Amino acid sequence: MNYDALLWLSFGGPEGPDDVMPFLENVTRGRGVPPERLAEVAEHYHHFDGVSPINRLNREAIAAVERELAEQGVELPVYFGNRNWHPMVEDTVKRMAADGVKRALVFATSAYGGYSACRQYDEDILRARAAVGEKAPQLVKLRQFFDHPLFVEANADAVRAAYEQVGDRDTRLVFVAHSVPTAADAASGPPEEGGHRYSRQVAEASRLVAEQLGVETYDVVWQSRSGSPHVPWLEPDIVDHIEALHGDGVRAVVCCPIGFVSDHLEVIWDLDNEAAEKAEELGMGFARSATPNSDPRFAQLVVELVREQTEGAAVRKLSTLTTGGDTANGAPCATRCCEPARRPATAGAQNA
Ligand SMILES: CC1=C(CCC(=O)O)c2cc3nc(cc4[nH]c(cc5[nH]c(cc1n2)c(C)c5CCC(=O)O)c(CCC(=O)O)c4C)C(CCC(=O)O)=C3C
Ligand SMILES: [Fe+2]
Repeated sequence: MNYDALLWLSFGGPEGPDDVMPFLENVTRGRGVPPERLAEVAEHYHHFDGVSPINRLNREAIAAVERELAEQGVELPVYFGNRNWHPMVEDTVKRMAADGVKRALVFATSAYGGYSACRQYDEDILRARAAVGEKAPQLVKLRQFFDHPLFVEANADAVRAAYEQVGDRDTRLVFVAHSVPTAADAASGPPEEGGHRYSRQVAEASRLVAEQLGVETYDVVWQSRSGSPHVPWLEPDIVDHIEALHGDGVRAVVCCPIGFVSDHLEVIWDLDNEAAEKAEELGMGFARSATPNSDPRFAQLVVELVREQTEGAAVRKLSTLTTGGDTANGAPCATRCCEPARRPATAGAQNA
């Protein structure tokens, strides 16, 4: 085997009240997020005593992957590092170097392309290797998996369970992913592909899940809009959409957070709280499907992606859309792929 470790690379989240502001400052540094928005998001975290479940969920996922690796006889120690909170990826890669790791695979906890979902993880890899210097291990990132059969099946089964919760009503299936600025979506993927790789992949994953369920009518909407109000982001927002569905006579919503792999704060606050509350206020049924992290197929998926690299296992994907994100040492996967937005270029936003 030509790899000697697996690095689990994620977003990170606070683990106590004193972590909240420094974490949010890490996330938003230089990104034009207004202080009002920051204060509002800090409140969301304080509802949970300043603890995001994301680090715990990542640790659980890593334990499941370690078991799966052992079961399949793959010897690969797993390390955990984050972009925005401890364990910070710089520290983790330092530790990997000290342990003598030379060449590691990297699993980033997002299924999609796009700047925030993919290329920013390459920037994390670059930063971490630069912080370690000469001894830094080679870091090879695993591909995007939005259309992997195990990802689609785990979501489809979770949606089935959510349907059972709302019962036999006139129900609409609504897929949700994290909103991004429309300019960031337009710039996602290599330019020759025509952009919008992020929203196209989200739409395709949603289509695949709906197809597996035999559901013909469904919607794809967005959540957790941030940034300056002057900058356009992908719409509609899930909460507004629930209101619109109510106006159309829909009586219940099954919401599938297709854009995320675990029940972290943006899921448990923006969906389980805000969206659920809106539905309740309107007298609508509401259920949210579980994210793949809680499904044994997620660990199997990660190990399958590892084996694609270590032993040329078959690349399983259900769509014909391009799958990028497989990169070495933080280089982008194609020229100009998912370039970060040039900040003040967008409509009238001085600060964005
Ligand atoms: C596409 C995408 C994903 C999915 C891909 C992936 O999973 O990587 C994602 C995941 C997440 N986003 C998260 C949290 C936050 N995102 C923020 C801000 C932003 N997200 C953006 C995009 C995305 N974000 C963008 C374009 C911004 C604006 C600032 C910027 O241009 O970068 C902010 C700042 C405050 C605010 O919301 O205004 C917070 C706190 C958490 C952790 C939750 C927890 O703690 O449990 C997770 C997993
Ligand atoms: Fe985010």
